[in-house]
Amino acid sequence: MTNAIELRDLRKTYPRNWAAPPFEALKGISLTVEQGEVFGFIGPNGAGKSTAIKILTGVMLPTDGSATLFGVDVTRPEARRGLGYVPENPSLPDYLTPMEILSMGLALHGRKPAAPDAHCMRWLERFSLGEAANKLVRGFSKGMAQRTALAHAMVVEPRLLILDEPLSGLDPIGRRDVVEILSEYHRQGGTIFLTSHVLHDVERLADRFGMIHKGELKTIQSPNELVGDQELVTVRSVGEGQVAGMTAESGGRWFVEVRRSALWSTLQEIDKAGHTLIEVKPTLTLESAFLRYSGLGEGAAPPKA
Ligand SMILES: Nc1ncnc2c1ncn2[C@@H]1O[C@H](COP(=O)(O)OP(=O)(O)OP(=O)(O)O)[C@@H](O)[C@H]1O
Repeated sequence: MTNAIELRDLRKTYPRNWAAPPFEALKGISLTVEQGEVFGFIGPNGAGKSTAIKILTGVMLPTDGSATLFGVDVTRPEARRGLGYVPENPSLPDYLTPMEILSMGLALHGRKPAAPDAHCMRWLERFSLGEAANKLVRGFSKGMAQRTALAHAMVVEPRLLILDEPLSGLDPIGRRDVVEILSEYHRQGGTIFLTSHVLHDVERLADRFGMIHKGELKTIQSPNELVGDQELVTVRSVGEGQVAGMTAESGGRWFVEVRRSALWSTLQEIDKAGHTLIEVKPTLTLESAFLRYSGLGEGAAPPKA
């Protein structure tokens, strides 16, 4: 099957003024995203994520290397057939309503569902915008604008979604709802390429993620692979009696971080004390993993692709 996305040695250099040398924002990125996969492209501010997305969506040309969507070079307009795209901080035409914006999306993509207005309304309701469907976008909060942009991307039933920081500006309920909508799209076979500097979002959604730092791809792994080989394990239990070495938390819960080699004996102690086990997980968070693979944290690991 053709890859949904393929980047080969992608490079982008931004020209600057006479006083500053050109800036290399992407230093030869290569990666593939299979159809049906959710790929999280993560990195700190200024890493080069938006630059890569702008190239993928045809907003900007690469300086060197190539990028394809479903085997078609991104410089060709047909590469964007069936693409749903939400840029970072989308700017919507504020003299239109969400309903008009979604209808325009359908028309631009040549989509003709049986009942277009009902189809748009269904998507607006999915994003909790039913009541605002016919109000002008002018005056919308950042979260409402973001949800309108996401509904606009979904209404065309895309084969690929490219989302630059899709959860930014959303409140916790909005984030939860959007993660659920994106997960459902994924379950139905959709492909997503999303950027984030909030690793928690990627942890919940992505099958694999690539870490980019200063224009270089540092590693591509699944969240489980990355946290799975960690030496320390966090164990939580709930119960009345003290278990040697465990620290009390609120609500009768206890926790301890142990080396993998000590895990079984800890579990036996918990069992002996009559506690109920509530959690066993590798201690490393994606945040610390990022620091590790970007070479910024303690015990920085060599790149692994
Ligand atoms: N048009 C431009 N001209 C010059 N430099 C630019 C331009 N656009 C981006 N850059 C620089 O390229 C680097 C990568 O920027 P980019 O926006 O791709 O990063 P990012 O990973 O998306 O960051 P963020 O998470 O803050 O959105 C940054 O150092 C940025 O300052």
